[in-house]
Amino acid sequence: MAVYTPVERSALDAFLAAYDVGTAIDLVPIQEGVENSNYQLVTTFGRFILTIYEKRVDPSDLPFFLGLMLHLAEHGLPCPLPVRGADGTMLRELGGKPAAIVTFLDGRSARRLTSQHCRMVGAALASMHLAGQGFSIRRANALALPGWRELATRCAARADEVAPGLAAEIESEISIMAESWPHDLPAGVIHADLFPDNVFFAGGRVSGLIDFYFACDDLLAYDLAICLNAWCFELDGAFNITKARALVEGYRANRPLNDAELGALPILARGSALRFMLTRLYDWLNQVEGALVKPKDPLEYLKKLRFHRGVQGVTAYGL
Ligand SMILES: Nc1ncnc2c1ncn2[C@@H]1O[C@H](COP(=O)(O)OP(=O)(O)O)[C@@H](O)[C@H]1O
Ligand SMILES: N[C@@H](CCOP(=O)(O)O)C(=O)O
Repeated sequence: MAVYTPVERSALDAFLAAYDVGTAIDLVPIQEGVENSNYQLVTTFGRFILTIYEKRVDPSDLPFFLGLMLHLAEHGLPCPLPVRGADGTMLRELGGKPAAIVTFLDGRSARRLTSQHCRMVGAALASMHLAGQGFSIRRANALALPGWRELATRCAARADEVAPGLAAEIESEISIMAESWPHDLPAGVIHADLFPDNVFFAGGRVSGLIDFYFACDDLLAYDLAICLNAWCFELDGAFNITKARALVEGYRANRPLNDAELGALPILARGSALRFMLTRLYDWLNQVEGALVKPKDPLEYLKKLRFHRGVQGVTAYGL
């Protein structure tokens, strides 16, 4: 459960006084999530999400994240709309930390993933890439190669506690990524964390994309590679080629992929597995005492990384 910051009733009332959203009826901590403290806020006007931004969110990035959600919602993407206070501001402080209110989206994340979910999420990802085209604020990906190096350095001394030889394997992967990472593919605003918990479905359609707090400018095909990892492996670790094909076909139905993007998928997927393995490893080794959050398993992503290391080309993804 991701709630790092408790909220007193008096502090909540003072916070809400700056908005035109009615008065609080209930504030329910949300069980899912890892990064920020999230509450379902019920007011006399309806349901909202209250987010208090925690450790890995740089406050200077918040205008990008909130502005992006606003831009995407205005361009027809089903995503949370930040609520402005009476003074027009979307961002203020609660409990000494940055906080915002966004609209509540209906739907649920998929419990048992099917190829049809993968096809829909591929299409939604491509729509997000197209909708993001005119967004004017820029944000470099903090979790690209230099960020991976920093995490690797911070984990190096204890990585082998999690798997024997892991520190050396990470070093080797980072060197290979530095040599082989593509730089000339189409780029734009990417979600960068479009995992199944961040996609809601209702009535057989995608009803919402949430959690834009890793969004940044990067290669569009890298976002698809992140989804290949997040959506197309089974719980036992097996790669599901039918889901991968559906994901990529869904994407291509809305935005074509050029040959260079297709050819780069194995290295992009391998880099994406390394990125999530590193953040999970760091969190595993640096658990926050008292936080209601269950760290995610870094070894799941080590296995995915090794899978992509072994593939011979894009045919391994059913293409
Ligand atoms: N706009 C929203 N509408 C409905 N539920 C939401 C919304 N935003 C977040 N949630 C709920 O909160 C959970 C955690 O949100 P998320 O943004 O993924 O948190 P974190 O950034 O901490 O990972 C989601 O899984 C979902 O259940
Ligand atoms: N998706 C990441 C962790 C970030 O969690 P989220 O709740 O913000 O989606 C992972 O699985 O490592």
